[in-house]
Amino acid sequence: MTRLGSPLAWLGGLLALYLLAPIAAFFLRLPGAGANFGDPRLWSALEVSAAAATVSATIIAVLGVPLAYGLARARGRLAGFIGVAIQLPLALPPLVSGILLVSLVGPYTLVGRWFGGALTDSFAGIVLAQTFVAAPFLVIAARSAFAAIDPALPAVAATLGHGPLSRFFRVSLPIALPGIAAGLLLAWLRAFGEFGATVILSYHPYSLPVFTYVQFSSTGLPATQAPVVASLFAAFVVLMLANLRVLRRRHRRVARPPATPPVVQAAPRLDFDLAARLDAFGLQIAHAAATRHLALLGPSGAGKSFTLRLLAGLEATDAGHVRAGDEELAGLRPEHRRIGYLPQHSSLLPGRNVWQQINFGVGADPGVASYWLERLHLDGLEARYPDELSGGQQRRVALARALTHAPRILLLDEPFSALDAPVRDSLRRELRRLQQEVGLTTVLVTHDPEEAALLADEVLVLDRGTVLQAGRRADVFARPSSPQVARLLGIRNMGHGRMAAADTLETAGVRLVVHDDDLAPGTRVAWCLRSERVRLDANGPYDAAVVDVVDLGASREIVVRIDDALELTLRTVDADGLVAGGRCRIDLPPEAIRLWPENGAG
Ligand SMILES: Nc1ncnc2c1ncn2[C@@H]1O[C@H](COP(=O)(O)OP(=O)(O)OP(=O)(O)O)[C@@H](O)[C@H]1O
Repeated sequence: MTRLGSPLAWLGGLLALYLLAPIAAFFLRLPGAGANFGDPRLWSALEVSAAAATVSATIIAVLGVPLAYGLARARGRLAGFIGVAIQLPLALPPLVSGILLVSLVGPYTLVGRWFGGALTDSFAGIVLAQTFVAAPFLVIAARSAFAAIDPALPAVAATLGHGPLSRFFRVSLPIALPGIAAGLLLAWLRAFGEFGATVILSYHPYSLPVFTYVQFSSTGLPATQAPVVASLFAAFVVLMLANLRVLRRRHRRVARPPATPPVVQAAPRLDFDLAARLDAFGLQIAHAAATRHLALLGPSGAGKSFTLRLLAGLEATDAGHVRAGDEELAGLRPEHRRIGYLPQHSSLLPGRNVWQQINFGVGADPGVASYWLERLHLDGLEARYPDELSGGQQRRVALARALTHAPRILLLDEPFSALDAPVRDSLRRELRRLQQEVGLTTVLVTHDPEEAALLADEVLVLDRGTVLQAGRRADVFARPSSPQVARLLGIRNMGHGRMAAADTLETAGVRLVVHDDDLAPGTRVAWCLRSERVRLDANGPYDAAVVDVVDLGASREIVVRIDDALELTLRTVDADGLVAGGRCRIDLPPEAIRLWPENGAG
């Protein structure tokens, strides 16, 4: 709220005053002006204006909402041109609009003659003029409302079995409705007050603005008092009606049926080969999964989310296949793939309570919905709306909704990001249990190697739209194929050095015993060592200074330095008595040190 003393309040107040002052001045002079409300032409003009504005607004809504929806989703030059062109009537003087219309529907034009001249000097003419001038108000407001809809919402609806029309009526339209209603109100008011185009196209029958002008030009200002009062009154009533809040949110008790456990189905293995483009970004990924739980790891912008959308059929591929077991999915629309999708952010539909969300999928079985509601600890929250749920509860609802649709494959795009650690942990474990109990293939996008370790048997490491390494999780984590993959897997201990002997690595001036990889002495190498593999061992071969001890709750992260030169991080549950500044002995299993020869020997 702007404070009264602030300059902003004064600036805003000045404009409000300017807008209201003429109305106040008019009403102050009204009592002595002798307004004549008895003229039957006045009431007929009011009726014509209100009826024509209502017909125009109806036409504008029926045609303008689909146009706005199309423009909000369309890309390309033609859509851009149409989007600009339909705003022209706003920029033109209404008289010019009238002249343009006459050249299309005037009595001597082809269209005009076809209608026997009935499109001018008629009620139809008033409607045509009003529609032309007022339509942009609705189209612009509705287009902004449609464009503001999170694209993940219709995408999720598609994976829940809703086709394009159903997505429009059940997802996009309800969300855009407040914007559309505001645009429609503006369009009605603009149509009701329309004069310039109307006076050219339809002088008769009198609409209220034309009648006001006729009174003014024939008799002078006093004769306009009654039509002005009628205009103000009608506009005021419509504005008041539009501001009534009729749709109150209701928390009705939800009567749900007893829970029916879902039928456990066979989880298919995924086999895909995807080639696709997203503007400048190209993706080429193929993988035949050996297990049913995949994780996609990779840096930001690697193409992980894009891959999920391609698997779900939400983006078009240039070529390739997506097989779930023996079934080819590539030609199927997302609503027919039976692939559940949980996008990165909350994807709950505004205006629907938890029970409606869970039952949103096409053909949802309320008994199964009840099962998932209970199973995911959402009992008691059935009547709540999305903004009345915590982040963790929202994810559970989205998961319950996807599972109620009985998908064979579930795609999860960083499902637990932005949740605090305990909630994230409990959801991860819940999902792990589900993976084991329900026949479900999962593909998880994550930045978190720990999450991948918990929820995937197989890992694909991606970068720039290609696979850097793929394989069983344990193999990929134990033997990253390159330093880049090691970094993406979150391996902390990395460095460069050279082979002092076939089984000795010299790095940062320290000699480490390594597995003999047949690398010639003198070969330059990059190396890595997972912190879990560095062990505290009283009899270990390396003496180290303790640099830092970080208590992570369940475990500790300890930073040590060998020979005052080589810093390593280790993770352990067993570090009692270790403090920064102390000393310890450590063991570095030679086979855990991964080596990659680098170009050039020295
Ligand atoms: N609508 C779009 N139009 C054009 N390019 C896009 C669009 N959406 C994403 N991209 C580009 O496609 C590439 C892959 O994006 P994607 O969202 O799949 O990355 P990601 O690996 O999931 O990243 P993050 O981990 O940050 O979510 C990125 O380079 C991104 O800039």
